[in-house]
Amino acid sequence: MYIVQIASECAPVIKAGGLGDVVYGLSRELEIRGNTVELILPKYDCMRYDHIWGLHDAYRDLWVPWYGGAIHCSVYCGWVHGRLCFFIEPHSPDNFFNRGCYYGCDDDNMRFAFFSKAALEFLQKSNKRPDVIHCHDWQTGLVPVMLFENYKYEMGNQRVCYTIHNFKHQGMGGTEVLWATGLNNPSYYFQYDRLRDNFNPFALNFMKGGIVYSNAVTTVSPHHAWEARFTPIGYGLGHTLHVYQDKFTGVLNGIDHDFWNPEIDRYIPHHYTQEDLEGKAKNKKALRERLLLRDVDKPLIAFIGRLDDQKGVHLVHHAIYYALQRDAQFVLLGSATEPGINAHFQHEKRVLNDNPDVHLELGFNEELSHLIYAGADMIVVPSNYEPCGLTQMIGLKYGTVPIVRGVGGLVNTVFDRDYDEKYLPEERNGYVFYDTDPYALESAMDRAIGLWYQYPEEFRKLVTQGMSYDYSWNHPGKDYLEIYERIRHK
Ligand SMILES: Nc1ncnc2c1ncn2[C@@H]1O[C@H](COP(=O)(O)OP(=O)(O)O[C@H]2O[C@H](CO)[C@@H](O)[C@H](O)[C@H]2O)[C@@H](O)[C@H]1O
Repeated sequence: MYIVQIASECAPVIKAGGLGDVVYGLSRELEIRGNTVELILPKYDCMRYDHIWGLHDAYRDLWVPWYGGAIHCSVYCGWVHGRLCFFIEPHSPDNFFNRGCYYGCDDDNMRFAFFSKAALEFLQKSNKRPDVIHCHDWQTGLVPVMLFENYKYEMGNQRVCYTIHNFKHQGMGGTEVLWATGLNNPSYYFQYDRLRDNFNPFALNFMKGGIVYSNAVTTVSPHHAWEARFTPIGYGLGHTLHVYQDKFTGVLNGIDHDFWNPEIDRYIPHHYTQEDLEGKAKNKKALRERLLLRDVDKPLIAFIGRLDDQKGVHLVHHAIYYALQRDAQFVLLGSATEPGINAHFQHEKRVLNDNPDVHLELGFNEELSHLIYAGADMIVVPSNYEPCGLTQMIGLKYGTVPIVRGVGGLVNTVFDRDYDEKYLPEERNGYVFYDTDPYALESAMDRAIGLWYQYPEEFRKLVTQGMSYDYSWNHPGKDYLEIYERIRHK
């Protein structure tokens, strides 16, 4: 099968969070299974060019219609760790992708509406006719809309799978989006069964467009698929998902075992396996040395993630102090885009600066994240909501016991050592709490830290049980191929 992924991220070259990991990992798995996969991405000025091999111009004069005229683009092509990627570079005073950031601009909706249009124009002009186009999140929600409304006759019978990684960000716009992209016709698109937002009658909703126009819609775990339909976590799209329930499913993400694997990880100094954990202890020492933490007989707890309301920042904050209170060490690696949250953690960093048992690293650091997964004993994921969550799955692979809140994909991947009712004790792999108050988090951390101190052999058993879980792309890769096959033959 010939599959084209259109996305705003692909790890490690463009990664703001889990979306990048998924786009890369899924593409690799699909190729291993014998399919042809190509990726179309924006050419951001700030992406990691050191991860692209053989970058060259592949298509020089792509003119993308935009408002009444057209924007001249160059398309570059190169390999990102073996995946063939096309990067679109527009030349216009808008400077869409030369802003030193991936997201966070006032005109993000126009930047990605343009990217979606350019991706389709590139497919059409370069005579690429994939069997399936796979789009991700709000940034590419307009792809199926434009494909069906404007490109169908030139392009043929492409099928679209649309994956939602985060319902909170849906992409909104007004009539300017329609005029710019050539969709025009506001009275048509401003209908509730097309793009009109379910709650703001003056807005078009990109993600809703993606749901309405795609042949299959997925989110990134089965439990989150349920939450999105039946709880406020669908951020107003529950009704739309209900209408299109026949094409909506949850497919649990995987992690790429070529990249996230303590046996071969290129960023950690000591490799280790489930059978021989000596290397993990050495990585803990290396991590302490690197972050200037003292080397004492204490458990080390980590948090890695975007510092965003979604991630339960009030509980992240509490976890730091509770770990210290319970004689554990804490390492945080996180970046905040929201100024208030950033200021808060900057302040905490200053307050805790001289404490030899805690380190807060504020920023994005891929290499350091690997060492933290490898060196920590436990990882906390106290999210308010979590469509899938990759950090707990990576933690499990690295023998780092997850302590998670029971929401979204965390429910599908972590099974409480003491209380899980579905899994046998020898199949359980972490700790789960449910409420959002500090006491709930404390109860789970307490049990984990208690086990580490009082029953080290039991803790070790829990570590190896977690490591034996296979959350690779093997199963989800198969699931996505089944979805592609189904929509191809409909
Ligand atoms: N400061 C930092 N430095 C280095 N690395 C960092 C980092 N902050 C985060 N990362 C890395 O980025 C990834 C984050 O994964 P998450 O599952 O938390 O994704 P996120 O919430 O961004 O995305 C959304 O999409 C993903 C993918 O579908 C869903 O799993 C998730 O629930 C949903 O919210 C991990 O690989 C992590 O190691």
